[in-house]
Amino acid sequence: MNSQQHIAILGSGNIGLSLAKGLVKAGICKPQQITLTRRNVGALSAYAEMGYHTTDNNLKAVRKADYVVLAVLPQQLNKLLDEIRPSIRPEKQLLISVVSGVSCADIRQQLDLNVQVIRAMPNTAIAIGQSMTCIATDNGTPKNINFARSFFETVGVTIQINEELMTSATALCACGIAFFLRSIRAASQGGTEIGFHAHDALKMAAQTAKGAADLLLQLSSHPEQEIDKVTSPSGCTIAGLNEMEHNGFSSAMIKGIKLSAAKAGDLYHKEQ
Ligand SMILES: NC(=O)C1=CN([C@@H]2O[C@H](COP(=O)(O)OP(=O)(O)OC[C@H]3O[C@@H](n4cnc5c(N)ncnc54)[C@H](O)[C@@H]3O)[C@@H](O)[C@H]2O)C=CC1
Ligand SMILES: O=C(O)[C@@H]1CCC=N1
Repeated sequence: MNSQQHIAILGSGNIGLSLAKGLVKAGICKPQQITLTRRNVGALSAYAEMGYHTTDNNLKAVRKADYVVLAVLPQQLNKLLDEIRPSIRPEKQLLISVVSGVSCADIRQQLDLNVQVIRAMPNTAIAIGQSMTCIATDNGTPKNINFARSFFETVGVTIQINEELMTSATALCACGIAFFLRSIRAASQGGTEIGFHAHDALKMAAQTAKGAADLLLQLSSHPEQEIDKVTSPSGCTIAGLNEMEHNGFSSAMIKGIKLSAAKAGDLYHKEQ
């Protein structure tokens, strides 16, 4: 984004605000280039003090935006699209939707406009520039796709996928941040049971999880390759690891991700 461009984030809740914070933290734009909208605009007062434009008027926010981010819940999207339709300028604006389970075609159909839509599926680590963001589109020009990729690359890692995999991306990457957070919490609860104060146990578990992830990302290694370096013969690691597997450790993660993907695909269409 250049300094003259403006972005409107419609539905500034969990992910909308995480995106806004990540963009400013990465220096992609200033708060003054971002308009945050929310029905309860009072909830955005702290952001107004930081220089963000805040409003409950989506129509006005879209009118001055070069990029429009749709960040409401699936069941809230159609009402929002009906509201902003008069302000959309297909020849000048790019719509970026982070709404789960809604296709580019669904959005154009609801708007009844041939506007360019790029779907992005980030996670809340976007606030600290560590998101795993999946990008997809059915009509984006190479210029807009490159913009979206570079845009989200500033706040984490991006991968472009086929649009039919976006509900899977929701489960693995967006919901996935919660799955890994819960696993870290569970490890810290184990740590407390074996003698550490909760605060220390959480810090130890979180750093251990970060180390495991970085081994894979920095060494392009495979988990089992790294696990084999830890599991000493007749050692305590394999004893614990096998006990976890006897209790469905891997199976629970697999089943949970599959259920999230199925649910992500239903959220919008079930509401229509
Ligand atoms: N939370 C996450 O980690 C991720 C969420 N998503 C998707 O992003 C969307 C938003 O999710 P969250 O941020 O978690 O939900 P949220 O409920 O925290 O945020 C949505 C916000 O939109 C506001 N809103 C609803 N209708 C509005 C309207 N007409 N005008 C202005 N504001 C309006 C709500 O008041 C709320 O503050 C969902 O579609 C979700 O599937 C995608 C990736 C990650
Ligand atoms: O839980 C949800 O439905 C949204 C989509 C991914 C993260 N939050």
